[in-house]
Amino acid sequence: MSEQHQVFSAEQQHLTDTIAEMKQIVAELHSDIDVRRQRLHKSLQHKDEVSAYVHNMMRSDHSSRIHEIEAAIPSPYFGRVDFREDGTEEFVSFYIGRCKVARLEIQNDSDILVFDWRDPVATVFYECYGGRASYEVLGRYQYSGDVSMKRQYKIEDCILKSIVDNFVLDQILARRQEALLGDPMLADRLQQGATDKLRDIVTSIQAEQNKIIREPLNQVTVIQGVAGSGKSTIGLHRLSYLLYNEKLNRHKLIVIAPNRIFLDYISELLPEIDAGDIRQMVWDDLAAAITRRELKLAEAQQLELILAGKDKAGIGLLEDISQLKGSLDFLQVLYAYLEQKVQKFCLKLSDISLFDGQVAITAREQLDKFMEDRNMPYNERLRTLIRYITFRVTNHVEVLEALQAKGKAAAGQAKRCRQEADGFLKKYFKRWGALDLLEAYREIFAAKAVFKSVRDKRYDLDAIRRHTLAVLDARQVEREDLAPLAYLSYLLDGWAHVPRYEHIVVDEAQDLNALEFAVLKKLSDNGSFTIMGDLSQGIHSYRSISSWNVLLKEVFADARTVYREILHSYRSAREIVDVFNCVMPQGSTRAIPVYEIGRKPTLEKMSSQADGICRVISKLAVFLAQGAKSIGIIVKHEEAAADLHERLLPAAVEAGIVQPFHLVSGQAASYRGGISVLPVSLAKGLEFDSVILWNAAEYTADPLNRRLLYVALSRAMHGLHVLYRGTLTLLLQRYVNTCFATAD
Ligand SMILES: Nc1ncnc2c1ncn2[C@@H]1O[C@H](COP(=O)(O)OP(=O)(O)OP(=O)(O)O)[C@@H](O)[C@H]1O
Repeated sequence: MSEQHQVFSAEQQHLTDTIAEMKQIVAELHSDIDVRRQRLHKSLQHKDEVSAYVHNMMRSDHSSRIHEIEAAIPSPYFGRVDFREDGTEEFVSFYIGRCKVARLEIQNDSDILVFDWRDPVATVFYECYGGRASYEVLGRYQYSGDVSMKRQYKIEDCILKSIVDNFVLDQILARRQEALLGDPMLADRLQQGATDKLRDIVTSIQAEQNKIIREPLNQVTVIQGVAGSGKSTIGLHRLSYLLYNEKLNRHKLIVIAPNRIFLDYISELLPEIDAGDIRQMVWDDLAAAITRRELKLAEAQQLELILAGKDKAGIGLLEDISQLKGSLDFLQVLYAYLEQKVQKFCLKLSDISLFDGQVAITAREQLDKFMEDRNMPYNERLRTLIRYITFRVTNHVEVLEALQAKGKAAAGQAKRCRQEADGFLKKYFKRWGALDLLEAYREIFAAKAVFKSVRDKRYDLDAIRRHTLAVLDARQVEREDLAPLAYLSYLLDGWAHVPRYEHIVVDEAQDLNALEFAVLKKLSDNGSFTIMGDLSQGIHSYRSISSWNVLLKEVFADARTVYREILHSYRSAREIVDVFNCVMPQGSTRAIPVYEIGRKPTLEKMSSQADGICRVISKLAVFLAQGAKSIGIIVKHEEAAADLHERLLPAAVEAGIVQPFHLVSGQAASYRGGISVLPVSLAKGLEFDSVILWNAAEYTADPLNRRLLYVALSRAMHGLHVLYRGTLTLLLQRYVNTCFATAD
């Protein structure tokens, strides 16, 4: 990245010319706005609404273009790629930036000074292998050709700071890993460290990520990516890409995330990439909005109970509850309940014969009417039948009243019929009450028979029913009840009040279960999803999906599905990737690092808690001196995190550490960066310049503890310090000499 770059001055000149032209375009847009304003005025005077609409639209379109171009002037582009389409002679330079900059009249490509990173041609910049590249327009037209050069720029405040060339024709690299390590702009960006919010990556999107961002809209795209592979980042960039290219309505897009801290963490990225005001929700809130109930959630104890490992029977039951209520099998239970209700309802039907047999509606006819549209929600079917019977009865009376008014019916006849009708209507529907969601849900667990379809599975159904009834009787529900309740509300009342979406992004998808996805599927207009996750980080695996096949082959079996894997870890330096690869759950594919820092993680034994606190404080000082802006002190259990936080505060003051210490708890709604003490379960999705792992002795070698340790270690970008008391976890013992340096 040398300022002496041989073409530096030519590029500086190009930048100056581009900026001058951008200013010129802005001036032209302003004067066109004036012209449009006058024409709009005239059109309104002549009541020419079509012209008025066009001028008004052009005016507002110009205003937003002015806004975009002015924002881009300090750094109009970050890349250039020289491309020669097959069959043509000349290489053409395409400049790529955060927004498109084009002259007012576009005759050909040269009138586009800068292409938007989401434009089709930008793919040539992001994906060129061995001097060849191709891109697709409108999913139909393919263009292929040679790439002679890819150039990256750092431009700040209109000044060209540096240039990096990647002469792809000369650098046909055999291994992708080397290619990544060979991207100095990426390494530079990754070495900048963590911030308190997720950032955009438009200047350094990698080929494998670009492919995912540009996947077609109408499909379910499932992405399995190792820790730090950019899943969250890509999912959000994909939204921006879809908005730009598919012209979606931004109110019809939604991001589902695991918790509010994570939503806060990603909140600034969306506006940065022109995808602001997109709805973001955690699953619990979404379920509450669907059911239109303020559901009181019982405190989730499963994870802590399982980790404590003492009450084996209790753990088994909680696991069974989660598995059953999260499975598609449970839908059969809901349908069986509904079937039972329908049957019971049919018994209430009787032949109706009124007004001396002039109105007769047999039980059969009522039943047929009720069963006419089986997809209609139960309560709606009920209301439809009530409306039908009421209409038949009252219509007869009204006709009679009209006849009587004309003297064509005997006096008093209409009155007698009206009385008969009123009496009947009051009585007949007495026991036809609509089903209430929570009462119905309780009834399901009170009725053994509806569990018939799952009886031969291994569940202890009586215990599950008893447990659920106790929770419901305490006027609470558990997280596992949210999806069944949401689905049941669909079956009972329908979701006329629930918005449908054109694209749904689900992050940390490994934490959701099949039934939760079945609910999400019903929210989709077009089966368009981006689902990102990492099964190795499935710390709630007792309740969530255990394989992506559950989604691909079961929940979305009838949709077009695409599965992609990312193995490169962009977050953590090689030295840290080496450590978390050691504890990765068995059978998972190892992460591939893309940069290194030349400093191994450190490991220390603490003799007591007080000693551990001293060691945390001194390591904090080291990390802060190294320039770490965000440091995570990760503790296995939530309660222990709160306790450690309390003890660290006075020690930090004594040591003269002035940075505030934040405790990140389950109730927290925002993430503030700096120094944070937090449990592993809440660290998921976040990242820190440096991580101090508190007591690595606590992680046993079972699958759940492996996942927890994997999550904790993989939060670190550049610095990692592992403390343990007693015996170091078996998961790390073999790697002490190879992966760790002795503590400073
Ligand atoms: N192409 C890239 N250029 C620069 N930075 C990148 C790139 N891809 C990912 N990153 C960075 O890597 C880090 C990890 O990204 P992100 O949090 O999106 O990964 P993730 O796969 O969702 O992680 P996890 O599953 O571990 O929570 C972020 O700091 C992100 O900015």
